[in-house]
Amino acid sequence: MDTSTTVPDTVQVVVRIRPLSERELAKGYESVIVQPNPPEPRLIARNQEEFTFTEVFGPEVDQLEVYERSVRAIVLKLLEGFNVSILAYGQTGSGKTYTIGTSFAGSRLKINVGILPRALVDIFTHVNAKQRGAREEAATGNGTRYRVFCSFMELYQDHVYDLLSHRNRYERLLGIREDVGGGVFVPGLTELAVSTAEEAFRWLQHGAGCRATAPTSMNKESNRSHTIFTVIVRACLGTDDERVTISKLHFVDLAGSERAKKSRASGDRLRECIQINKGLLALGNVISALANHAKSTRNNTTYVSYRDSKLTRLLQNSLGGNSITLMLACVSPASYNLEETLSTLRYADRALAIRNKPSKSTPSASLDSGSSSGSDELERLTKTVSRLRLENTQLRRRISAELRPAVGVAGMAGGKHLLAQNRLLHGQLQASLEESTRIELRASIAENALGRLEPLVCTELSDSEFQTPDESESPEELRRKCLNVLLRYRTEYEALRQRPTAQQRSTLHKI
Ligand SMILES: Nc1ncnc2c1ncn2[C@@H]1O[C@H](COP(=O)(O)OP(=O)(O)OP(=O)(O)O)[C@@H](O)[C@H]1O
Repeated sequence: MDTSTTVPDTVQVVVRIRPLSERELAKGYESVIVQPNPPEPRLIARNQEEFTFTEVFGPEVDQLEVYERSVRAIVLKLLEGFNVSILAYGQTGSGKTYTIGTSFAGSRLKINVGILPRALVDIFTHVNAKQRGAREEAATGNGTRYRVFCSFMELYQDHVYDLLSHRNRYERLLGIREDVGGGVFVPGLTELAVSTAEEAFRWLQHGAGCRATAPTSMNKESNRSHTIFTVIVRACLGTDDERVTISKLHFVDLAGSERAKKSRASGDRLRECIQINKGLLALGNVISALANHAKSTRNNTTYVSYRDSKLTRLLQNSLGGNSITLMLACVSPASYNLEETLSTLRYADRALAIRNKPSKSTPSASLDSGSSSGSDELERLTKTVSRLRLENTQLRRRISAELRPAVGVAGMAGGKHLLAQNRLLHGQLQASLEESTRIELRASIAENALGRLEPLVCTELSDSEFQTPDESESPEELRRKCLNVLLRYRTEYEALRQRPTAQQRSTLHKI
């Protein structure tokens, strides 16, 4: 692919087939992908499905060849003012990180280094050459000066982390915001000025070391997140850097798709696997929608759901935007991975149809800050900050005005209520104590009265007229006498009942 003069307006799709690993060879797995006529970019999977891409690299193709044939030319478009995105997609263990070059198992810019470190070397070689030329032209005021920055972020479990921040993991968490042009940006993301490829490479290594990786049954050093390493070039024109052009090169290492059942993931690995697949599914939907849109004869008929996941929001400009985009689809040739390989190839085949509108960044008035915004953006941000400050102050006031008294009243009301209940219960307890004591006293008085009455009754009966009943007495006369005796007993009983003993009186007084 020669893009040194042309600018591709569709997504470039390169398929890389990794070699069978030693373990796979030992187990006797065979390769199920055939390239009928290399270097023709055609391949046949499972002897039946045929695909044609921008390039197809077989297992024997090394890192340098991949870089030189497919990557270098579009990387250099960065220095012409284009935004460039390179995405590595594929099943877990298919070679994405190896190809991008963010796995540093003992190697530093050595023979097997991936495309990212090679791109850094190329960018600085060209920047330095242009700077030399600029110094010579400076006398005439026509020179362009370049400043290079890098940033590195990770999307893990749908959260964006700054991999170049010096803060702790929790404080590295960042949000995504929409910018004035409808694109997205990550406010607060660290952008470090770098002046050599080695310096940028050291930051790349540093950030890669902070990434979420874990061994899985498919890959002993599997990336559990999507990462985006960005090289930002600020080209300053004119004697006083009055005009600035900013262009960005994104290297996106997508986490590998995997089948939870096949990888036997559980716990954290399963949660990661679900999030990874969710993001990739949303990306697949965006790719399909964009591909359908490109094939459709009627314009603006397809809705592209970028907002379905943070991954698609972050890649919004790379897919269907103004960027030059290269998709590196990495596949395993082993027979036991055939389903996943076919799925990657179909995904990549759809991506081939996506049309972008690459355009050079327009120069804007210079700002001293290293950020990518112009004066409008600065004004907008200043206004946003003051609005947020005002909102913050108002919210604080409202909280102290509404919540604090409410908490106080609620606390006081609760206390009073408990106190009243306590008093009520105490009163009820006292009343029932008094009542039970009164009942006991009455019972004891009654018993006492009975004890005193008994001898009285006996005496009465012994010397009363009942002793010698008159035979001639009428029943009416007898009844009258009995009633008289009963009346005297009752009177006596009542008198005794109303007169507690001294001890009983003192008890009643105490309660
Ligand atoms: N083209 C290649 N040549 C030699 N070795 C390779 C190649 N591609 C991949 N490998 C090896 O295969 C293994 C898995 O590769 P890698 O870690 O890049 O996979 P990955 O797709 O990034 O996986 P994950 O999504 O799980 O992070 C590594 O040991 C890597 O060195």
